[in-house]
Amino acid sequence: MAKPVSIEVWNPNGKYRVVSTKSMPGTRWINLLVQQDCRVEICTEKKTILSVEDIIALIGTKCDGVIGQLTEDWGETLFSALSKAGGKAFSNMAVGYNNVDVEAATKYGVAVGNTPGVLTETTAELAASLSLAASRRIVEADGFMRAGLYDGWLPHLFVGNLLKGQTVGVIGAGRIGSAYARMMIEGFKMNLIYYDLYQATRLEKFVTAYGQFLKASGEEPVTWRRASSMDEVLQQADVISLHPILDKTTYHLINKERLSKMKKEAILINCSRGPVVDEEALVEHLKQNPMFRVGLDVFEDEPYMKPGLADMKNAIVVPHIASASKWTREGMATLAALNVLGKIKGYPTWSNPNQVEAFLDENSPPPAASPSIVNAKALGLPVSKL
Ligand SMILES: NC(=O)c1ccc[n+]([C@@H]2O[C@H](COP(=O)([O-])OP(=O)(O)OC[C@H]3O[C@@H](n4cnc5c(N)ncnc54)[C@H](O)[C@@H]3O)[C@@H](O)[C@H]2O)c1
Ligand SMILES: O=C(O)[C@H](O)CO
Repeated sequence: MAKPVSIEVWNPNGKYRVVSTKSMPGTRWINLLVQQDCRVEICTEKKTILSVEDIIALIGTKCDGVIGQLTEDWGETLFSALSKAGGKAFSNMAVGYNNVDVEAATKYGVAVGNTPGVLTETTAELAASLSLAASRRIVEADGFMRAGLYDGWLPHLFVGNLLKGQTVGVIGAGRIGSAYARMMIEGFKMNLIYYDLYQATRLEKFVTAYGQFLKASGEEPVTWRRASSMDEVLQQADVISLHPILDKTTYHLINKERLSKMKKEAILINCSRGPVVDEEALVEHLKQNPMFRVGLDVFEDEPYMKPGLADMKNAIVVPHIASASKWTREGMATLAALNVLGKIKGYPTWSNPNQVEAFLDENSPPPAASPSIVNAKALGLPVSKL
């Protein structure tokens, strides 16, 4: 028998029971559910990561839908429990859903939602921040000041790299990778080399147009190139940012061999998922190459870091905060709640999950649709005509 889990309840007499495994920012997501006759239960347990047993206890015997987190293991056991409780909807409060067994969800007829679009710019901004912090050694320099070591300006003090005119490499030029590339190109006049399974046409057009603009103003134009292999990016780029999804093809995409192909003074940024990088190999590479720098938002065994990483001065580490702006986190909560609500109410799914602005406008009611259901096709869900 699972132990009881502490909860906060909104609209106790609501017809549909929706559980959120965590408190989420803002109140719009709660209001939208309550207005549509949902009883909302929010888990208030102190521990950060809930176990499968905790979530089974939360689901109980009657549950219409769950909003969950990327730290939870949504596999066969949980989807079976949700289905037994009458549930038909689950949404991750995240765009990435590598913690979810979508096949198992589909088997039990459970729709799986995610939250694309609302976090693109925020996440790209953190990748850009880490790129700047690493190239200009901001964290090291901050530590130096606080330690009282600064005793006057010196020509060699914390000399870093100028980004202008260097090459930025993007691996996974989807929504976030493309937004990051635009920031680095427009902001710092860097040239682009990217690798993706698909052509990033819009990004290419942007760089071409910006290059023409610079040329017309008498400046050196920026350039772009789509690499035919990932190794080309690793060999040519000065700053490399990783933005693919995590799946079998991207696990340890950056390993010992690939690290050795990168420039000795390159900067590597990871705001995708920790296991995209072999973190043990990375620690070794950082030790051997003191001028190589990394900016990491994600880790292979979160919340832990591999031994030695925390001691490396050439590593900047932050705790998975890439999407942590107020607007984005409130938007993610709204999209996740609307994914679950849409399925409960029998609404169709939104036709373009990359364009979710209509759901985020606080001044008008959201469309009667689920913003983004990743297994919509497999479940045969209708598509919104709005
Ligand atoms: N650190 C954070 O807080 C944070 C925030 C948001 C997203 N993310 C991560 O970023 C990922 C990307 O998000 P997105 O919205 O840009 O997704 P997206 O689907 O728009 O982009 C992912 C891109 O990766 C490419 N890709 C897939 N497999 C590849 C491979 N083997 N090699 C090269 N490219 C490959 C895809 O073709 C696609 O263009 C998410 O899945 C999530 O894991 C992390
Ligand atoms: O996938 C995601 O959305 C992030 O990791 C959290 O924002």
